[in-house]
Amino acid sequence: MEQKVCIAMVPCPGLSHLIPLVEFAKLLVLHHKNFHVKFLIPTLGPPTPSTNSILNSLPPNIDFTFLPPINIQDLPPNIHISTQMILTVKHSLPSLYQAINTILTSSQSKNNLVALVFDVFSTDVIDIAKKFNLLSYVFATSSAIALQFCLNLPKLDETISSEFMDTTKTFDIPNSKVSFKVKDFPDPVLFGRSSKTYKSFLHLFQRFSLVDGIIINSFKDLEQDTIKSMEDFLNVYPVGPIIQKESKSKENESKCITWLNKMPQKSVLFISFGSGGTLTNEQINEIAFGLELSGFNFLWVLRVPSKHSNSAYFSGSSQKSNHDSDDDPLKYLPLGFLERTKDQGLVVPSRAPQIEILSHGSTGGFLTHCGWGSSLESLVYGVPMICWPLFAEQRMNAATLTDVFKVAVRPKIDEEDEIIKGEEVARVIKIIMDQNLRDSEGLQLRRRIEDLRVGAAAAVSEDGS
Ligand SMILES: O=c1ccn([C@@H]2O[C@H](COP(=O)(O)OP(=O)(O)O[C@H]3O[C@H](CO)[C@@H](O)[C@H](O)[C@H]3O)[C@@H](O)[C@H]2O)c(=O)[nH]1
Repeated sequence: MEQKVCIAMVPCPGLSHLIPLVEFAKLLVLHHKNFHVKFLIPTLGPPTPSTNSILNSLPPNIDFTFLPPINIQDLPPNIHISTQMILTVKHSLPSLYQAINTILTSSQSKNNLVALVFDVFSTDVIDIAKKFNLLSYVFATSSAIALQFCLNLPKLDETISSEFMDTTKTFDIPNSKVSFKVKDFPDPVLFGRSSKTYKSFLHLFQRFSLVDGIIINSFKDLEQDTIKSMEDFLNVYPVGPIIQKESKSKENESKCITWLNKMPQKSVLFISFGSGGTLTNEQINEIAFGLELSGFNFLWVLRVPSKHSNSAYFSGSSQKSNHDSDDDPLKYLPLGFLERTKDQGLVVPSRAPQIEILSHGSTGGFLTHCGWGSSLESLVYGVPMICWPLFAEQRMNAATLTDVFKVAVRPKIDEEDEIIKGEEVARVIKIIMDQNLRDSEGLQLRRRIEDLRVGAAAAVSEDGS
């Protein structure tokens, strides 16, 4: 039997990191019949049902092994979620070493292991690749611009003497026509520079020069200048946009689609905050007020409110996330809202089939937390966005979507109350959704995203990049 070329993939914990890597693996084995992909998965506990459902429907040339779960007691308490991901991979390195050694030394192996592909949060895997003389590739699940910022971080760290938060400067991303305000930097960078969170994040990007290549879930039409500038010193493969073909979550599917089928073309604003984003009760009320004020149709995925507008930042903050709770999120809406908007909108709890909604003809706008997965999905289906970043690198994505790609608007936060007011919500909804305004900002956004939709389709076509 002919030996297959084997690639081992090492994701970091988190569905949004696993899904793009799995979709990439599927494309590799589809286009290269002699390839085999083996997932070696660091874990911090038993896999979730969603993880199992993804892994149990893999095609024949992909298999997976869970590495022995690391002991949560071995991690410091209340660490930032990024540090938790980094440490989970770090503590799994001995079992990863074992697993790779077994593959390489097994006389029965039908596969010839040649390369390791791993997540940005797993760059310590480089050491294992070097030990076994394997090729090493990082798979970046966010934008080229966010990656360029991170690659520049070690240099920035050497040149800045104060805390980032103490400076009011903006920072240019080399060759990207974009400057970021410090407050838009990824979360770990905003922690004190002597903090473990910052140091472990910085460490990831000090090692990139050692890898054989960087695979980015982006495409040239979208981030031409940034990708080009990276190519000067790294092997860069922009393989995107890689998105799921259909939503993994089937919750509320028929309800949403049946409702959308009855609505006019491009008339519905879809509102969703990714796999874990939550808002305060006060912010939910302001959005509800803004929706009523705007009069536009909406489909809103609502979660039980949290104390702060974000998801669990810290590993110890809640074992059971808000969207898994038995509490009914709809009861947190303003009194009478559902009755008053029964012809205007649909509110569904916790999760919805995002791919099916974004690809539906009735959807005309997306109010999103700007996770890179959601941003790419919106680009692929040509849906202009309202940016509502919450955590991680989402503020940076929001700045990129508005200032560089010019496919989104970002509502202003009321400085006094530190909240986005209902009137402001209604203002940005009108920009995105009002198809009748000629020469408007919304028209420009819709034209621009249509161009990028075509570029995205070309990138993943037979002759694409
Ligand atoms: O009700 C829902 C909510 C989400 N999704 C899907 O879940 C994914 C969400 O991914 P993403 O938009 O990337 O958001 P997060 O899950 O929040 O992603 C994390 O990982 C991303 C990739 O690294 C980062 O860009 C984000 O900031 C980080 O929060 C998308 O495919 C959605 O289609 C659904 O199908 N239904």
